[in-house]
Amino acid sequence: EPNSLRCLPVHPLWQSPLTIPGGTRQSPINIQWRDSVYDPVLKPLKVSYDPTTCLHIWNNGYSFLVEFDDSADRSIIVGGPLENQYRLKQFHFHWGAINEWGSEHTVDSKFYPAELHLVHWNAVVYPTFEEAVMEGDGLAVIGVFLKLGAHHEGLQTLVDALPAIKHKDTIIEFDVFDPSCLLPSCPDYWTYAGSLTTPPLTESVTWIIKKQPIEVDENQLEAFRMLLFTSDGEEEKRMVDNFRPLQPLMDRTVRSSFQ
Ligand SMILES: NS(=O)(=O)c1ccc(CCNC(=O)Nc2ccc(Cl)cc2)cc1
Ligand SMILES: [Zn+2]
Repeated sequence: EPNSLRCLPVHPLWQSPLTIPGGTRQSPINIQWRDSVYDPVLKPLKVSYDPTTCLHIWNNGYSFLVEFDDSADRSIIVGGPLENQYRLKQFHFHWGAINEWGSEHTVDSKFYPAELHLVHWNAVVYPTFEEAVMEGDGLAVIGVFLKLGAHHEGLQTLVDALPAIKHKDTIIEFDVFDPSCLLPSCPDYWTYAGSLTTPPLTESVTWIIKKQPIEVDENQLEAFRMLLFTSDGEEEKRMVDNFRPLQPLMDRTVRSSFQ
């Protein structure tokens, strides 16, 4: 590793620098509600997902991901702060060991117990996801906060699949799932220019953070925490606290779609 990186503090989970040298738009951030600026130009976000584009669910050793067939414009988002339409590639979650923390973004310095990320890429401009990951307008990620409350029927379908992907690098087929069931009913969101929160940490993400959390129950959060970072046969390490520390806002404004 170049010695300039050697001296940076390293995050235990990702063995990656906590801060990117020269990074000016890193994620996650704290969203200070009163500092966000209402932008009347922002459009409603339009989400149209085809549930049959769902492929599989897998444990990548950091989180669990549900991946989609993104070979055509079948599951897309458009509008909001976006100039193009973006294709759904995957969604995953970040969560804590206990309900006091777990989300990546915070609102007025408050953590939620978990956060959903729906990851989309700009297939209008870039030929592949891998190339879009390297470009400032390459990705759009919808962030949804999870809070402790009522049982979430749609999430239960995912929870029921987790025991089959307990260990790192396990995968099962997942035929039909409509991720729009994981979106809150309220259309309000914040948006800002940021980055991936895991390696390669590239500054390629337009973040769209929903104001309203979805409610999940304790058993559903506990099901996330029974996943393992480790492969079958290794000493078991529970998959918890897979969220990146907050990053400096620097010269950025968080815009809101609501007053
Ligand atoms: N957390 S994000 O939406 O900025 C993000 C979106 C996409 C990527 C590229 C695909 N890789 C991936 O999704 N990896 C991953 C996910 C969750 C955890 Cl906990 C660890 C690793 C990386 C970060
Ligand atoms: Zn994420």
